[in-house]
Amino acid sequence: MTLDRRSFADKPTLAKELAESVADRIRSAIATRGEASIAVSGGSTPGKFFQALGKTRDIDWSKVTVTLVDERWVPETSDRSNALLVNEKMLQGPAAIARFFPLYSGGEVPDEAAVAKTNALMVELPKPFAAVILGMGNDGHTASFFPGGDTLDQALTAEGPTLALEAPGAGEPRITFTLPRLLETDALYLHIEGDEKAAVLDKALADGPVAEMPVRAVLRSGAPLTVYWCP
Ligand SMILES: O=C(O)[C@H](O)[C@@H](O)[C@H](O)[C@H](O)COP(=O)(O)O
Repeated sequence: MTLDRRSFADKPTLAKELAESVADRIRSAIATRGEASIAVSGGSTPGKFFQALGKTRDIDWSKVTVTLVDERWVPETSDRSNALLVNEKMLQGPAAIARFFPLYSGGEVPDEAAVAKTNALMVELPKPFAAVILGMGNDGHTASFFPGGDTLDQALTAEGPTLALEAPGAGEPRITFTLPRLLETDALYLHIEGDEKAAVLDKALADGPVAEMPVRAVLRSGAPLTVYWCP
């Protein structure tokens, strides 16, 4: 595994540095492939990073597609919606003209038809991703790869691009990109903050089953991973 663990003094500094690194990846993808796509995580950690990235002026945002690593199966009017978070924090100002591909495709549950609808949209994504930014929960989940997830094995191995998953710790049903699809990226980041998550990462780096801490599947994938951490 190639793990580059970077520590920053505080949250604003981390947000700025991560935004600069992702912006570089977006610009390189546009320079070499004419367009760029990124997949970002939701949750409580990435707000400041989203704001810093969205304010970046020297990106041709008209050539950028933003999507989510995973989503709770809720409409964008819900305060649990990761799409709402991205729209409110990132897709403002210069970034407002970027395309956004939502994972939620309507209805109460992510049944086969709903996931097929999402997948039909996701095949339109510029490939590979320029950057994928993962988060991590204290239970060792990343994306919606939750311990006890009903489709966890497929989520970690299937082509996808996305699938539905339910798990005791996940709240509402989820939809997530599969790990193989997320690894089709120029750059992979893990953004975590606080001592508790640093300890969770240490634990995940030690021996133990993937099913117990699914983030291990990422750590053991062999893909170069850059960790952005601050207290
Ligand atoms: O929708 C989500 O919840 C996520 O995309 C998820 O995988 C998240 O990254 C972790 O749960 C960390 O969440 P926090 O940042 O809230 O700790």
